[in-house]
Amino acid sequence: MTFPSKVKIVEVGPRDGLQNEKETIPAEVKIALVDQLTQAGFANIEAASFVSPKWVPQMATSTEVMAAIQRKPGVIYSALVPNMKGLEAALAAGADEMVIFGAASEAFSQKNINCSIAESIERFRDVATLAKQEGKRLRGSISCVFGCPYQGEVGIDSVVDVLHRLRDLGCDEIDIADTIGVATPNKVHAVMQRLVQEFPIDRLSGHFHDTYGQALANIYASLEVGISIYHSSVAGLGGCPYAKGATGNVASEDVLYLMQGLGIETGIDLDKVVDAGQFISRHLGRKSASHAGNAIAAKRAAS
Ligand SMILES: CC(C)(COP(=O)([O-])OP(=O)([O-])OC[C@H]1O[C@@H](n2cnc3c(N)ncnc32)[C@H](O)[C@@H]1OP(=O)([O-])[O-])[C@@H](O)C(=O)NCCC(=O)NCCSC(=O)C[C@@](C)(O)CC(=O)[O-]
Repeated sequence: MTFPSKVKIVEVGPRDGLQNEKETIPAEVKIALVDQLTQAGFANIEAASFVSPKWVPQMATSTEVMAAIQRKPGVIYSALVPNMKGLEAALAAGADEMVIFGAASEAFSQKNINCSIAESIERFRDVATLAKQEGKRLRGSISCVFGCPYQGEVGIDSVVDVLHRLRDLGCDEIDIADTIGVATPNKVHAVMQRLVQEFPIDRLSGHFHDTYGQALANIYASLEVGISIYHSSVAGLGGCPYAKGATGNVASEDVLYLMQGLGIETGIDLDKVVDAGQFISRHLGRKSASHAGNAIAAKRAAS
């Protein structure tokens, strides 16, 4: 078995991580978090979401955040865009990568973006065309690949169908998301093996939530298939407002510790990510959900 020698870790904490927080987080805190993550060496940070503030109030500061972050040349700052209104705001804010987000589950699509899968693809068509005309990267995200909080099982045929549709819209990268963290490694291995037949392996990513504590094992299973892009969230922040009970994304610190142990290059400074995790956890007034982050912080405190 040969693992990739290098992986790209996409930091999604400032968006996926914070979108579900009940208390409004001041824009300055989000900006400071993005800046610390930039300094830590992430090449791709999901920093904003131009969705309806009535649906996700926490993301209402996205324009402010994008305007004030200290951008490092070469780093991709991504934003979620559900429709043309979102795309126009993201273009005005200078996002580098536009993320259209659909689902493999009809029920989730309705709850999350208020339309069917087919309607969402039609809505994304103009978004994709304009994003490309503007020279932006386009990423597609597929929620509920391994299970849905509303309809339960999701068939692989639905996943492949949405993957084909996103591919045909011109997505540069496609995310395979375990929205509610129910997947286990054998299933992940089988699904990823099927999906790499349908889309270039180096442009498919694994987006795992850690609700059932399986995310690292699922990343390991994806590495076995050869997947080399993973999403994670500093301090394990997160959850989806339309997936009740789902906890955060796999913690960035834990993923980095795993990659370090496997000898896989990430280009990211784990110590700086631990600092960023402690910073945001202090602000939120709770302990970080990262095992590695807490262990490293405790070791530092003891020495
Ligand atoms: C898609 C809509 C807008 C449809 O929502 P809708 O209510 O059907 O849309 P609408 O077009 O009828 O508009 C309703 C109101 O929203 C406004 N509006 C409309 N669009 C925008 C926009 N872009 N930005 C700002 N405002 C907007 C629009 O102007 C109008 O305002 P009003 O006239 O009532 O004052 C809504 O359902 C929505 O915003 N959903 C977003 C839900 C969301 O963000 N979920 C979390 C992200 S997905 C996720 O976390 C999963 C992922 C990606 O991480 C992967 C995984 O783990 O699964």
